[in-house]
Amino acid sequence: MERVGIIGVGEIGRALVAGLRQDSSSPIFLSPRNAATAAALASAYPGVHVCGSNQEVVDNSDLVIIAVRGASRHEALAGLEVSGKLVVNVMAGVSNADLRSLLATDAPVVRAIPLPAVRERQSVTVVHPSHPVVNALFDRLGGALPVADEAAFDVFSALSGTLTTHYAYLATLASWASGQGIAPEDADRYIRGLFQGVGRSLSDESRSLSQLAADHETVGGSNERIRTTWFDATNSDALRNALDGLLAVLRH
Ligand SMILES: NC(=O)C1=CN([C@@H]2O[C@H](COP(=O)(O)OP(=O)(O)OC[C@H]3O[C@@H](n4cnc5c(N)ncnc54)[C@H](OP(=O)(O)O)[C@@H]3O)[C@@H](O)[C@H]2O)C=CC1
Repeated sequence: MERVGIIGVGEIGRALVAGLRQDSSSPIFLSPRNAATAAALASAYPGVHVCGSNQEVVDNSDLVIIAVRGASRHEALAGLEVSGKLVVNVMAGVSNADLRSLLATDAPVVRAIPLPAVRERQSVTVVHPSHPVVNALFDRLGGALPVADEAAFDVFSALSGTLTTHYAYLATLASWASGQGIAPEDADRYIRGLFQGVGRSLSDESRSLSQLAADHETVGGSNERIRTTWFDATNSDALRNALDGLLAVLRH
């Protein structure tokens, strides 16, 4: 097992620690910023250490995950010496070439999109380029999905940007029900149960997404009515346009 360093202990850094700790005791080294969070991780998980600097994270690790926000990358990374290390770049919108140039290195750099569900080791992580060590790391967290180039990577990155819209959609359903006089806690409970069932049905990979939709729908029934009156061609095109716009930003 390789020694893993993580620079940036925010949402994704914390999720990675939690997921990786479940099946390995090899050491994990954390950056010192957000001292309280880093210290809490070190006390919650054996073998997790808080370093004195970002360079110390690199020096102690074989594989270094860069999990700061893209806007913080210059402050967090400028001047770091990473030769001989394997670098994993999880920053949205930051290409491997950009990161290699910032680090002034020709060390191997692999982009990845770990999602918060790596915490439960149930998330497929898109990576580019394919690298056996990085693939093995994300296989432990639910599966690695290597893609051929950064153009394809950006398409997956755009898809990952739809996640909070899904929660907002569910919140809108709950809010509508409350507006109809339903107790908010009842609406909340019902919607969570309804869509947890949807989540479970997604694990049935023998049926396509279109087939799952068809199988849950009665001809002339309520689901067909909402799908065709709300998620009609106009709404579907608006979503495609929003994704096109996001993709253009990600590729800029
Ligand atoms: N959240 C998600 O679902 C996903 C996020 N990503 C990407 O992962 C990266 C991290 O995202 P997320 O965890 O949500 O972001 P967070 O803001 O939660 O975490 C980023 C962390 O980096 C810290 N940080 C900032 N500057 C430095 C520095 N100089 N040295 C060390 N640490 C520093 C921040 O500290 P402070 O708060 O003090 O600034 C913060 O703790 C982003 O680039 C994002 O694009 C990718 C896929 C999914």
